[in-house]
Amino acid sequence: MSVHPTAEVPLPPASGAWREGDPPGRRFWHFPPKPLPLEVSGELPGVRIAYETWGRLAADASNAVLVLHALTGDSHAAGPAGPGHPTAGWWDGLIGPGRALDTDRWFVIAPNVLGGCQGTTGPSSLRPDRRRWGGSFPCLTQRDQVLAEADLADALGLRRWALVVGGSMGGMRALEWAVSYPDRTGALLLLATTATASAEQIAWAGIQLGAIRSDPAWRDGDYYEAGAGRGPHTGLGLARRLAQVTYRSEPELQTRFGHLPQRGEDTRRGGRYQVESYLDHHAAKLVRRFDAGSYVTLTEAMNGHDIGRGRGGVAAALRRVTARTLVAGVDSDRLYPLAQQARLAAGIPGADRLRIIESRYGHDGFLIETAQVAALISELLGSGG
Ligand SMILES: CC(=O)SCCNC(=O)CCNC(=O)[C@H](O)C(C)(C)COP(=O)(O)OP(=O)(O)OC[C@H]1O[C@@H](n2cnc3c(N)ncnc32)[C@H](O)[C@@H]1OP(=O)(O)O
Ligand SMILES: N[C@@H](CCO)C(=O)O
Repeated sequence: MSVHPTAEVPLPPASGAWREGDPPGRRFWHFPPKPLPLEVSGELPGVRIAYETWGRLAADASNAVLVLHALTGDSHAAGPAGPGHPTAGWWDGLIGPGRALDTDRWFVIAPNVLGGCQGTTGPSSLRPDRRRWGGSFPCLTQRDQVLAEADLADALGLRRWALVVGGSMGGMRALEWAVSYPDRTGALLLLATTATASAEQIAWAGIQLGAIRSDPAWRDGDYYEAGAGRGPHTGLGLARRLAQVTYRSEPELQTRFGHLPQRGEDTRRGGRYQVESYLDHHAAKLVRRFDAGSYVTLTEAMNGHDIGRGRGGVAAALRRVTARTLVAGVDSDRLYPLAQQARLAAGIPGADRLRIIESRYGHDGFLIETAQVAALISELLGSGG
């Protein structure tokens, strides 16, 4: 089953900006009846943004922190599993009373990205004619996604963030915030991210896009009408397998799995090695919870990421940042190597020296090494937040 939760979860009790069709466990903001202008693809009507919040907003709205998720993350950054959330929050260790983002002090908000599939408008959402967008969903850029987040912030009365933080794709948007809206970004934490998508990142992503598009069930993105269980699951699963290798480090895979066969399987008779079984598991999990159309839309947006586009180049764009900034990379990250974060730290005025997250887990280290990320958050917020 290709999951596009906006259509398939039970309806919640009405609250806030909820409308018919909104999934449970989140809050929603619907754009007023004005289109969202897009950087290269015209405009998008009828946008809905799903978001979650923790903590209380101060009377002067000075304690707001924006947390931006990575490719397959969502608005459920913290909190337990529950309706609409099969798992606990992806940064649960960082957000809550007494944690680095102490919700007794900070008001934390995490929106689901524009183009995603966990409540915010994306390819699996309905167009004004009540058909799913599918392959007609417009090409998005990080700037479109940040513009939608800025509209959400405006609607909630959040003029200035005490901190904007994100890793990987979330870091791309955090950087866009600091460059597009320097006056609204008080502090900035960039994790395992880059100023522009590199040739190798585009190459790995391009192979993933090819895997999805070569699945006959892709149907140029118009597979939703085929019914539940009829999406390009093979292609999406292949894409996740490949991506998962790039998200981890070679030493970790070797130490964990080595040359061992999966328990109970014989590799000389069609059985799998442990690492193959591990990748199969991650593929199956993603196919259950993520929409292929969103995967394509978000991956293309990441491939197009270039903070310097139309701004006189990367160096000129980075000079616009006025936020107190920390940039950190993961020492074993082969997908977003440290040189990319070193470039950011060198180019952003006032950014402190590049920080290194020590981890055996590769790119996923920014999700796993929460104690080290907590120290960076505390350092930033303690220095003027
Ligand atoms: C629906 C949701 O809301 S999910 C949360 C939103 N998604 C995100 O935030 C995306 C970001 N998260 C991620 O990418 C990942 O979940 C991470 C990085 C946090 C996971 O990191 P880790 O904790 O290191 O997990 P790891 O990669 O080791 O995988 C563990 C899984 O592999 C399974 N596994 C390990 N070895 C094998 C094997 N040989 N064969 C099959 N499965 C295996 C484990 O049983 C475990 O399964 P489970 O996740 O279903 O419990
Ligand atoms: N594991 C992360 C990595 C992307 O940066 C995700 O799935 O979102």
